[in-house]
Amino acid sequence: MAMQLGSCIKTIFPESTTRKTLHCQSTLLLPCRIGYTARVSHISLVRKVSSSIDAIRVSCCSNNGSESGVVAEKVEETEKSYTCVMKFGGSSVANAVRIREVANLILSFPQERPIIVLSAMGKTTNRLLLAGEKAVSCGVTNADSIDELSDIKDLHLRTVEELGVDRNVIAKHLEELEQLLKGVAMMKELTPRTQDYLVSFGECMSTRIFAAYLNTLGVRARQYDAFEIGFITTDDFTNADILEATYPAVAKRLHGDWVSDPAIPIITGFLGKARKSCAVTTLGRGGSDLTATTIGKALGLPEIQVWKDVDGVLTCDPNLCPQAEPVPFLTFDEAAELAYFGAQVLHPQSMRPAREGDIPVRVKNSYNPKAPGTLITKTRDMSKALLTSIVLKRNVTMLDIVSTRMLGQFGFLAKVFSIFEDLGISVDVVATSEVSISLTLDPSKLWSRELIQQELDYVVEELEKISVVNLLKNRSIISLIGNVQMSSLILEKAFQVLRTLGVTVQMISQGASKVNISLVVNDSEAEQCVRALHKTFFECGELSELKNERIPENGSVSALS
Ligand SMILES: Nc1ncnc2c1ncn2[C@@H]1O[C@H](COP(=O)(O)OP(=O)(O)O)[C@@H](O)[C@H]1O
Ligand SMILES: N[C@@H](CC(=O)OP(=O)(O)O)C(=O)O
Repeated sequence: MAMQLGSCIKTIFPESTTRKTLHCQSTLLLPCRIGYTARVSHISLVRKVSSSIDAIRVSCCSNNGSESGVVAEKVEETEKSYTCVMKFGGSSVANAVRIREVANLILSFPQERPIIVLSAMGKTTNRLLLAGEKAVSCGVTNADSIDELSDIKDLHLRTVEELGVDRNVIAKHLEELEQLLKGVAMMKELTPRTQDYLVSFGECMSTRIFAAYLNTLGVRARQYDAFEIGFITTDDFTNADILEATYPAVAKRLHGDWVSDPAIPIITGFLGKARKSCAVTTLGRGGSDLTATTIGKALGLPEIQVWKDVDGVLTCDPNLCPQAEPVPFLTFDEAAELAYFGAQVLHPQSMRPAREGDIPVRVKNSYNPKAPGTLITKTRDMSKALLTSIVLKRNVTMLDIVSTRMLGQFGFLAKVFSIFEDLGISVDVVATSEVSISLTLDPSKLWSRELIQQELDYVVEELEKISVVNLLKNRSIISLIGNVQMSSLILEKAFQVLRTLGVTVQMISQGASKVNISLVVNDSEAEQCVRALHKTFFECGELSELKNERIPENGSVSALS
């Protein structure tokens, strides 16, 4: 098989030296002899010498039948492409000083060939959202003097100046942004579609500035808008889902560019392109984490890093419990549960691609890179684990639904849930008895918008056709994430604490996922409960699982998997 080995290997598997057997994505074609098309069905590593691949066996299905053979004799270090994806959140790139530090941080890992995903600078997304809201009612003539627009302009222009970058990299975007706000003011309307387009300016500008800055340092970097390189999503504006077609499309584009002209990709987080309308979409607040894990899975990278402003995933929200400590290890299930139940630190959907691709996720602090952070993997040693983290979700609505039918009637649960399905309302926590159901409703339909009173009234009206309904607002869900094999001990300690505080738990649910126990209490009592629980489980010493555990340094992740 006379194939151009160097380029075919780097096209298919840029960095797979840590895995013994490599299964190829069937959509990729090998460049090979003219007149001979071969689709790779299987690749396996024959020998590995230090970090470079020494020989590779490729099986091909071709127009002449199947063939197999050793096709690479040494793939040099320079021929391999990306080694990891690094995502930096808004706090990590909040201003010129931070951008310089992040650039230095990236360059301090010369052995890495990273793909960089960036969020908008600092609080830019919030400001864009506020500017959009104000534009709806401020009148066309006032649109260019909305405070948030001025703040965004000041921040971005000051940043390019301080970094010595040509202001033209963002000048067009700033002009367009102003025009867009005038348009909103004229229409007196901000649709979810327009809102997504509006907030996309944040990531579009931060990535352009960052790539240009790296270029001024003599580092080859290339900016990408995610919606131009294959991030294909549903048309659910403000909270779109990534579609499967994204993975091969993104892999093809990024591999192809690396092969033809290697440069560090600087990619907008949070954004995608709607499959039907082709408009720009966003992935829900904090969605850059999801962008990073999607890229990790698409390229089969050995590691995904998400860089934040905290020393990893902590035992609790540090704004609630300043004593919160980093959690060294988490499973994908624990991290997903924690994110879904309200820990702002990770996007609720971001663990899915990492879990599917079985790619470790490392949460690190860009303000304190030496801190080991949190390593999230498929499994971990749970023998010493008790509680991992406590999460609080406020402002939850709870429903107590009691069947008016006789005990033993079937179909009641199905009826209740079909009402929620029809209304497109998601349910968070459920507890049932033979004749009643208690459940909580997601207050924000997964971050996108508030459940409005009209919708709640309609739910109650529908449920009252088959049951007696009690709607209870201003509740909080306290989620105890950890080893539910130890649930008796967790519950014993938790209820001791709550009893001491005189707090009545209104609902309790132990998820089938086996990593989460949820307790519902009044909003007004919730913070006090969380602090007291944190003290008992994490600050007293004897119950903490964190002692004596150490996290391995970057690069030794493969040893864990
Ligand atoms: N359990 C938790 N662990 C760590 N941080 C948490 C937790 N719960 C809430 N947070 C908050 O999440 C913030 C980090 O998330 P986020 O703001 O989305 O980061 P970034 O913008 O850098 O991606 C922290 O500054 C912290 O205040
Ligand atoms: N900029 C978007 C996306 C994002 O992920 O941001 P951050 O990484 O700063 O949480 C937001 O604020 O939601």
